[in-house]
Amino acid sequence: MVYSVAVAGASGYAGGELLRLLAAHPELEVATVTAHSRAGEPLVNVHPHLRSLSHLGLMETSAERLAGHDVVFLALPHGHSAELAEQLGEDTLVIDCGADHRLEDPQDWVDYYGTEAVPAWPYGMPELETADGKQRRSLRSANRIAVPGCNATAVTLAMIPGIEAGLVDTQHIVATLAVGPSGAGRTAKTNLLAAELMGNARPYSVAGHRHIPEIKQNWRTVTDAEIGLTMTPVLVPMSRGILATVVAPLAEGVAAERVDSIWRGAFDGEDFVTVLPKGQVPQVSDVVGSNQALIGVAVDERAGTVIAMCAIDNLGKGTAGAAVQSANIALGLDEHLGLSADGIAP
Ligand SMILES: NC(=O)C1=CN([C@@H]2O[C@H](COP(=O)(O)OP(=O)(O)OC[C@H]3O[C@@H](n4cnc5c(N)ncnc54)[C@H](OP(=O)(O)O)[C@@H]3O)[C@@H](O)[C@H]2O)C=CC1
Ligand SMILES: CC(=O)N[C@@H](CCC(=O)OP(=O)(O)O)C(=O)O
Repeated sequence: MVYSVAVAGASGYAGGELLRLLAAHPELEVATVTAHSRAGEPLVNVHPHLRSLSHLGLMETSAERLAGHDVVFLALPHGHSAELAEQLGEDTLVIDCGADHRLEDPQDWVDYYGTEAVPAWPYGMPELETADGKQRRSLRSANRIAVPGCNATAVTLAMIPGIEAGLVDTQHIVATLAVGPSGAGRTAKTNLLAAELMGNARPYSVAGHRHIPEIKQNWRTVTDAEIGLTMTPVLVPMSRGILATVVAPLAEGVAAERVDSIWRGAFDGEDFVTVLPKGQVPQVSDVVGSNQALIGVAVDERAGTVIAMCAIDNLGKGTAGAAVQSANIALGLDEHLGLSADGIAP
């Protein structure tokens, strides 16, 4: 069976990467693409790299346009998905790449986003360990899915094995991320001008990035301990990619030797989350173009810390890849369809 698909926000970066993946998907066929300021233009005017979809034209985004498809991917700015999704039938699978439906505690939304919260949807991170086993179970029957934030994906996956196994002190976790500007979207502002970004490294959202409550929510699925997370993303001149370095104190009485085997066991059997052999470090260039989260872990015995690193492509496993993987699971398809664990190099 071939499922018909609509992509809203198709002129953006996340929408473009979704379309690139969907164009090669054997069971999902893109029928409708919608946009806002670019509505009315041929899709290839906006995404010249998507030649195989040159028959498609961008239409204005509305519930009427999106209705009637088996699957609707929303790649819109925050605050736009709830109203559209409400008007789409229960028999339509809606996958939201935005943040609106990720947070379970409405107060977290109010505190970090400053607007009224809407209900949470099942969270599209299949490999996330939860109290009831891996998160993919709750995606199997879902008709609404919230795709994780890209920074949240890298930080969550990097440290969750140690938190689950009680190997680290969860009260003092520090995450520093090198991130590419495509994470901010195509409509990104003058502060991302090439002249200001090239040869630069600029921290942003210091002391309060909005992915902090999302990451804590993910980690709370495996621990009741109090969690303290300091997170600092740093914009660097690479178009795609995130390298998260997450540091936590080794818990008292824990032998450093346990770290490697616990991390490896946490993602055993997962094809899109890989823990590297001891001594190796993940690099962004190894994951660009892929749906892979590459993790490395080390112990600094002098400092008494665990250093967990995770590299992802923000538009791959960080958005569009996770969206397609989640859709595959919800539709009962092979989870790998349309996705690659391999990147492009050099
Ligand atoms: N970029 C990334 O790495 C990640 C993005 N996300 C999320 O994915 C979503 C899309 O992000 P991204 O692609 O980066 O953003 P872009 O700015 O690149 O694209 C935004 C898209 O939304 C459309 N749009 C803008 N305003 C409106 C409106 N008022 N009504 C309807 N459509 C509108 C734009 O249309 P037009 O261009 O025609 O005006 C465009 O298609 C966001 O929620 C983002 O948080 C999540 C994880 C990672
Ligand atoms: C470079 C940059 O600005 N990146 C974005 C991450 C985008 C993302 O994950 O999107 P959501 O808004 O859907 O959570 C940021 O850190 O806010």
